[in-house]
Amino acid sequence: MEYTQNALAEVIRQIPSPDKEIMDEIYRQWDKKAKPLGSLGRLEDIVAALGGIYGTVHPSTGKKGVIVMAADNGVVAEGVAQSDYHVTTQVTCNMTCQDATVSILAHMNGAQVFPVDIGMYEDVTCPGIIDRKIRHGTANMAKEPAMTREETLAAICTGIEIVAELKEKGFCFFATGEMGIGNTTTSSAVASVLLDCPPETVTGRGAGLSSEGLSKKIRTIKNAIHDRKPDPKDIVDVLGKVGGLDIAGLAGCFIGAARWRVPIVIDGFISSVAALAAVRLAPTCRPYIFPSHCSAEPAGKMVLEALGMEPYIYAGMYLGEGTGAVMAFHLFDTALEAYNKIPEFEDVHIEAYEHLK
Ligand SMILES: O=C(O)c1ccc[n+]([C@@H]2O[C@H](COP(=O)([O-])O)[C@@H](O)[C@H]2O)c1
Ligand SMILES: Cc1cc2nc[nH]c2cc1C
Repeated sequence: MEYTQNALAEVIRQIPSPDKEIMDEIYRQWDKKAKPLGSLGRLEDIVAALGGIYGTVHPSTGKKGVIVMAADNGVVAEGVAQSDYHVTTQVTCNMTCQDATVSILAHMNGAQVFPVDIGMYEDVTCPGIIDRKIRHGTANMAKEPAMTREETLAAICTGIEIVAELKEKGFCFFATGEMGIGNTTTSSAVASVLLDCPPETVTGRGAGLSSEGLSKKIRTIKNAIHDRKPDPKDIVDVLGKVGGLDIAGLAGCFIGAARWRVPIVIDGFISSVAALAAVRLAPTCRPYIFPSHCSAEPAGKMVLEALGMEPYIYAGMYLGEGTGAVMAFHLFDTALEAYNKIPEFEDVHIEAYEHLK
């Protein structure tokens, strides 16, 4: 696709609605099952939503992929993170040899990890990293816009394309992840603008920042928003001025998943900010997006609330990479197993059930 505003608008225009009739039918099927009405709670909603997306009353999750957008952030020069781009490179490379945490958790949950270099500072030759580098890290948003509008659109469109390419290869259920030192600074800046909340409310310690570092991080975000003046009504402007290539790429993944009719799961804080940006850009992508856990970053819950989503898991995690999202894969499979295997009241012959029929 062309990496333009018009091409993006065309993809958004083509997002289909989930099939409402199939969703209603799935709820009717649940109500026939040998269990108290509604007693599987949100697992029942998961199956109905998946059925509506796939267009079948017998949904299954199929091949699962974790898309990890890896990128560096120029703002790290301001001392807002505990480490630097070397860690982005190392952890992303570890994803190709099953050493990264997300690789371990993805393996146990039956998913394959796809690390995408959308803007790492270093060039890597690790086989297994998808090279879609737009630039070698962003500019320092404290001094200038993190990226141009063209670069931002290229990152969003790259996310859309990655989903399309993986769907071609048979992947039909996605988790989102990211790797990029400094990306809790950019995510907090974007959250501050999109939620219209002061930086001190939405900024945390990221990957283990000191108290002194946290004050500097809040000051840096405040100044960047003041100086760059991102327009909250223009999401591409916000992502470009105070966001990052990873956040923009993930926003594209959420839009792409909706366009190509596949479910996609949010991970932690950075991923949820990308989902919020995607939904503000394209409200029709919302039904294709599922929450997983609630990041321990202070704005983790706020961003999910703005999306109207309640996380399934509260585990105090703040690792990123897609780790919380792949954990939720198990929950989706559990919901489908229950739906497919619980017999209907008509088929069970237990006297104790008779009065419930
Ligand atoms: O996803 C989260 O909720 C999350 C919260 C804090 C940190 N992280 C991870 O830590 C890195 C960003 O932290 P920082 O302090 O460098 O901005 C990045 O690689 C993220 O994957 C992730
Ligand atoms: C080791 C390490 C692993 C990570 N994974 C995601 N962000 C990270 C940050 C660090 C520092």
